[in-house]
Amino acid sequence: MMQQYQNIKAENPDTILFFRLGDFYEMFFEDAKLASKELELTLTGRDCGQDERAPMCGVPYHSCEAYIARLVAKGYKVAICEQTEDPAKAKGLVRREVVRVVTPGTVIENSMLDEGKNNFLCVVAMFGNRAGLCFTDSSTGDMQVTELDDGDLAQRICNEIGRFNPSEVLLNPEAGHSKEITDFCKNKVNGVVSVQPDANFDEAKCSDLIRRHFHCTLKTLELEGKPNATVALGVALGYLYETQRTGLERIQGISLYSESQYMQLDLSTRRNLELIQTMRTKEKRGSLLWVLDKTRTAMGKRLIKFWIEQPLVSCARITQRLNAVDELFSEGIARAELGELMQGVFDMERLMTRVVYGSAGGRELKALSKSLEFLPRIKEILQNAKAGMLREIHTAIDPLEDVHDLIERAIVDEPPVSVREGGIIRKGYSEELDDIREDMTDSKSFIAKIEAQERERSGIKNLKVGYNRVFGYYIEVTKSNLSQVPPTYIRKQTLTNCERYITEELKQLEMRVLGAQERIVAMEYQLYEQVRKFVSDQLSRIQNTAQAVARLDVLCSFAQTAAINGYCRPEVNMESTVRIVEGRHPVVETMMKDVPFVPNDTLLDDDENRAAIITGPNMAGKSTYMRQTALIVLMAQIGCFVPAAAATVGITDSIFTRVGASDDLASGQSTFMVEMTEVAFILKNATRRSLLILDEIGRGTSTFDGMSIARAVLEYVADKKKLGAKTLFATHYHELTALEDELDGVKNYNIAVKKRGDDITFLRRIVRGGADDSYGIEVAKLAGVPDTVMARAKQILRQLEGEGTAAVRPVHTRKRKTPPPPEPEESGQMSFAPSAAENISRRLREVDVNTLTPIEALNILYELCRQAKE
Ligand SMILES: Nc1ncnc2c1ncn2[C@@H]1O[C@H](COP(=O)(O)OP(=O)(O)OP(=O)(O)O)[C@@H](O)[C@H]1O
Repeated sequence: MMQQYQNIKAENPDTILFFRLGDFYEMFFEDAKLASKELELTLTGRDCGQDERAPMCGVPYHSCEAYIARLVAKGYKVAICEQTEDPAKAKGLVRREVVRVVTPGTVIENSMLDEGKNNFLCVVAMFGNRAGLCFTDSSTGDMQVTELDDGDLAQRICNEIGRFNPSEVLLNPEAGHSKEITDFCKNKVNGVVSVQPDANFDEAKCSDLIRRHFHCTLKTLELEGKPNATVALGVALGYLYETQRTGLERIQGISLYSESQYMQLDLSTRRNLELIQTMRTKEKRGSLLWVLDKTRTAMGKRLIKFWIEQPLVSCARITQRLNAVDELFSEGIARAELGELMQGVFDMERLMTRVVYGSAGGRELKALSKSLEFLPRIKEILQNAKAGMLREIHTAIDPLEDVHDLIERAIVDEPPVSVREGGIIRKGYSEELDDIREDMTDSKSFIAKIEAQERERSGIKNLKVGYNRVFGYYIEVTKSNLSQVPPTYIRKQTLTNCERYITEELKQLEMRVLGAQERIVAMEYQLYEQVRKFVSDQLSRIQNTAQAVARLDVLCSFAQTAAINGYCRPEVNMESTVRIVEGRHPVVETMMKDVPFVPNDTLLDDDENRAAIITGPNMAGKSTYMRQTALIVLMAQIGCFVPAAAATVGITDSIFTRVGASDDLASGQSTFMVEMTEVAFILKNATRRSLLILDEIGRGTSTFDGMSIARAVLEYVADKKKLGAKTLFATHYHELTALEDELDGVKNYNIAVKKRGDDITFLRRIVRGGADDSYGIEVAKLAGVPDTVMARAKQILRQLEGEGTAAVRPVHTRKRKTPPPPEPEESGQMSFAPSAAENISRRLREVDVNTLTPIEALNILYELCRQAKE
């Protein structure tokens, strides 16, 4: 047996092998040592034909799922090796085979999955300047494929990986050599990452597998001319065949997408806008999803997350969604009923996965059938819908009455967990089964009658018929009555107070009962399998219906949130104006309980109002205002109503944010470096149709460096001849407000405060014009900084203002140690040692400004600053 183990282990080297031995899965050698540590199991030993005993530990087979879940959550792969023949019938060693390898990206068990989240396996096939990506969720049968080419490929691959957030990533060797991709996976992906051999990425092999799996040509799948997407898809399929081994028919089709179908949102923007979870605590509460998610089904929960992360850029598709939301918004009664109906719908997608894989029991079938009960009424409510998307949903929902009927006819109301012990098939479903059952009942009642008959025959008043698993049915006579025992009784067992006997008649009846029992169990299993197979064959009908319910659920959720929170329908068009009247921040307003949220207007266009410079004290609400604008645009483009009195949103192709100091020490970058890398990325990728949220650019370095960068960036983004993107730019560098007079399309705004003595009141109103002051000291006082420190701060401030350096308020004085500070021109920044000055000047002379890209400029600037500081 140990040899058999070694052979199987050799075929599955990078897994922990769960080796079935009777009622246990055992692990040996290194696997045992590792698992005993990870799962806190006792490590024992077993003879293995060598001097030393093999380290061993095990888990009971009936509770293995929890152990596997823990290992998989830690990133291990678990190979499940079963006994694949009946040990009673095996000649010699029982045959064993690996029936499945469970890996983080291929899990289908409910206990290992979060119902509101997809669980993706990602394959990256990168060749030169092109790449194919495939994201597969085996638990729902969802397979999404794309092909990327040219321009910042590694960055875009990372962006897609960030968007899908897979649990497992398979890279081809070339992608594995890209530091950007591997660093990204290491730092930003929660799952496991592995580099697969080049041989797996063979185009011919992959195409062949795809054709065989989907029974169609690449052309039908629209994969022709997309060799990289084909390879990524083929590798994903190959990996699933290797790990799942059965049930692959669950994957019925692919959806081919292109990045350009969606608004571009890079990973840091998703995080900054807190779309799915908050930045600090990583919780759903406090995110946009938390506000918008009123879905009732697990399918809806997964889809709403997906929609929020992928705003659309097609005006027609957005309008379709908005029309549907609008109709559900106005039809409050229908919406409420739909909500209640959908509440009863279980996770049909994942139930179907278990049905197809053959791991669904009677309970899963019943859950499916319960869900189907609500479909006819849902369809009926949608019958007179006017919105195109609701009509499509109406058509797509199949009431599946035949499936529901069959399950209800066949399966009892409360089926047992196991499908192999009987008690699952309802009376009346199969005549043959009912006959055997009747026969068994008859035999049992005969046995019951034997007690009275034998008492009478023998004259033993307290004679009893009993049953145990070892002897079957027996007649029990107490010691005092032994003399009356008839000679035909055969003694079987002697106990302290009694003797147990059998009779010929009893044994015959027993055989009938037990034989019938065995036949019933076998037949029930067979009937159950037929039902399961029938349901499994209806996969595409059920899957389409499940997806339609998911869409309806999300649309109802949007309508419900809009009704509860007082949102309005945005007008979405192809023009380039974003005009928001009395906009609110969807999350901040929901979180605020005691004070009302103060609404504010926004106007951005590609003409007079391209860039808004927003000044105002700390805590005034600058960040809130900028994020609310971004969120309203995003909400409009996912087809949702928005928190405003009115809103017009010209389609925005991307939102970029640069906010706060997000230290990325894990990836070895300083705060300022992260800030500049993000700025560089934005300047390179933004277009005229982008929306930029730039919060305190340049604050991560010294005042003059920071201010210069801030100004240069603002000039670049606002200038129509350069980028000319819609920009909200918050800053404490009040000098920048001068740009309003110098640059076309730049407008100053500030968030008003009222000052009385040393105290300030935040009015939260955005008004035209630059702020007159930063009120940093007043805000510090509000925050509870001790009076002595505050008094000293004011003294220093007066000194600074007296010396004419007030122009650079608020100063980021990290480099200045003693007040009063010297004049900036005389500061350390300018007094370089001659050699450093020479170096910098030489470097500058080498630069050809006309051919510089913004990122190169920033890199040079960064290098020069560093040299100067040194
Ligand atoms: N329009 C509003 N109505 C009511 N409360 C608001 C509004 N805007 C912001 N707030 C409140 O003010 C707090 C501070 O806002 P925010 O973080 O946007 O200020 P800020 O100006 O960006 O500050 P800093 O410059 O220090 O980053 C928010 O947490 C919120 O509670």
